[in-house]
Amino acid sequence: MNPACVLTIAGTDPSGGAGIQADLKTFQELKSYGMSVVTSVVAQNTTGVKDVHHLPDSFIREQLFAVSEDMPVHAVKTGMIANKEMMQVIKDWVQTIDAPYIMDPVMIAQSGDPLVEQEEQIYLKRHLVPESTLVTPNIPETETLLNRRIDHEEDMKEAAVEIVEQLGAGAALVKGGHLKGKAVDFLYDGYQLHSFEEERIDSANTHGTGCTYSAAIAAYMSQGYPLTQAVEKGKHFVTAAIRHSFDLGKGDGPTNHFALRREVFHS
Ligand SMILES: Nc1ncnc2c1ncn2[C@@H]1O[C@H](COP(=O)(O)OP(=O)(O)OP(=O)(O)O)[C@@H](O)[C@H]1O
Ligand SMILES: Cc1ncc(COP(=O)(O)O)c(N)n1
Repeated sequence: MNPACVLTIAGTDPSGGAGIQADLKTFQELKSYGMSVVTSVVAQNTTGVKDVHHLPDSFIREQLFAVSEDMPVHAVKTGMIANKEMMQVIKDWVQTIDAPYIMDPVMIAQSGDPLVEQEEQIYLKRHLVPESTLVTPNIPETETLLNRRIDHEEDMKEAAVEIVEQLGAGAALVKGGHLKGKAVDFLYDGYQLHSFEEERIDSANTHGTGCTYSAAIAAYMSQGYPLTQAVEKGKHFVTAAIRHSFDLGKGDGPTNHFALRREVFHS
């Protein structure tokens, strides 16, 4: 039997913790067939971003059609999309695809380095967010999307509803990794608010958690899980990946994509 096929469109992380590398590891671990289209090649590691090389938008288009004219695409996720030209190409392509589209609106790396310039972030909000089945902003990204501060859980809930009702996303998952206390995320699916809560793990090794979470949701959706269940299972996956994260690198280390395997083996 053929596997479910899932595509990531994102930038690279040669140190393996975030971006396309994190996405592909997640897809593999969750037993979907992973495919990837590179938007930007990023010289980065756990300490930060050193340099970036953006691919021409015409070449991103070529990669996208090389995949979709030959392979099934059962779900797609996007990560770092650095400029308007790329956003336009991706928007046009997404409209040709009949599959869930999970958008991680990557703006700033955890190290604080910008991955998408401010003017381009507005374009993303106007043109790509309305194409998404699900958008997964963290707190600073939610603040940028809505142009106001998000300080506590009530703000997160309101924000999730607003991202759907005012910005036109199919659903919104506002992630609380950047707040204090429990690690709570809120999903608004257009009808209902759902919360996903886990204990906060005392770890600085959270490089790539957002990438890993959205990739896990995309993998589960490629396999036909409904949105809420895909988010629930994705949260379980990312929490285990943080709990068993690796002390690798001189900065904030990467998460552990084998973690669920390990929990299963050791429980
Ligand atoms: N220390 C932690 N313990 C448990 N869960 C966490 C912790 N930090 C983040 N999370 C969870 O990890 C997921 C990713 O959330 P976060 O808000 O950190 O996204 P992000 O900022 O996009 O990630 P990234 O670190 O890749 O930028 C969420 O489910 C969040 O609740
Ligand atoms: C190519 C790419 N995409 C996304 C992130 C965000 O991940 P993080 O916020 O954990 O650094 C990143 N660092 N690099």
